[in-house]
Amino acid sequence: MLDRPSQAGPREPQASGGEEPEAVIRVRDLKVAFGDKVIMDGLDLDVMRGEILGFVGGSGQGKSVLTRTILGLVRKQRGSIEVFGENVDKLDPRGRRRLERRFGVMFQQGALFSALTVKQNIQVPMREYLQLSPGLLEELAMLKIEMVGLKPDAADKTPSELSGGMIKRAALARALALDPEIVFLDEPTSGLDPIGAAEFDELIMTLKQTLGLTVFMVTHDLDSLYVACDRIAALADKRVIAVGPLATMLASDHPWLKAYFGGERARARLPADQTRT
Ligand SMILES: Nc1ncnc2c1ncn2[C@@H]1O[C@H](COP(=O)(O)OP(=O)(O)OP(=O)(O)O)[C@@H](O)[C@H]1O
Repeated sequence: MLDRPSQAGPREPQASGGEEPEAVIRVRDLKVAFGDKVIMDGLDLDVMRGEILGFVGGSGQGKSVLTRTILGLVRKQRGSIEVFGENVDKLDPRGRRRLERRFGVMFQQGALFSALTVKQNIQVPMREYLQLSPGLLEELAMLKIEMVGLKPDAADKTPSELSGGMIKRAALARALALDPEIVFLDEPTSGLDPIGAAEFDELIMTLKQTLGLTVFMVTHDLDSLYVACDRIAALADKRVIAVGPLATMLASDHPWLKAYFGGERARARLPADQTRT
């Protein structure tokens, strides 16, 4: 397998205009269980405005469940979730809908509608949440297609006519359909070759810079963690056991983090200026 091009390591989250970074998602003392099976218990997490937060954890630890809980798709047993300073439990249906408009979600494997073209897929959320003329729908969908680096002729293709990398870009274009402030990405580079994955990371970083997006990215991709993420949060033992830049992960004594970032695969990919002691 090819190594991905190595670039600068994680950066601190940026506050716009020199202000203190603001938590756009604040999770406190979260408990989620399915029957007797407790997935999260006492989980705290802040996602800061304008950062790319990489969320890691062993398989089956609850990364997707946490994402779905924040999105309001899974019920929690205890704890609070604030998004943009509002407690999501206190929102009425209109408030909930207003909030949903500020999220963009890219599920694993893209989750595009297979019978619809790329353009029609992007227009699904636009039709659901916005009242736009056919001309504007067309123009906006084409703009999103351009934004994610797809050629205009991808617009009229269905997912089965696209490569894996193009599907990821199309799914990202759909996640950006409503000009969200936060995007949730579930393993965005899985299944891409190293060059495609590096290009996708570049795209996310560019969108973050140009649109001021906050990105919550569940990933197993060490290169994405090293290159694209400002901070990393690690899930183990039903809670977030460490959060911070790569150096925080490397300094942790937690056995899972030691195994994850200290293993041979991780060390081989570590940026030259970062070494585990
Ligand atoms: N609707 C559900 N009902 C019951 N159990 C569920 C449900 N959704 C998820 N789980 C369980 O919750 C646990 C966490 O699942 P989740 O998909 O969040 O893991 P993950 O950390 O995202 O894993 P992976 O890295 O493999 O994608 C798993 O044991 C899963 O079986």
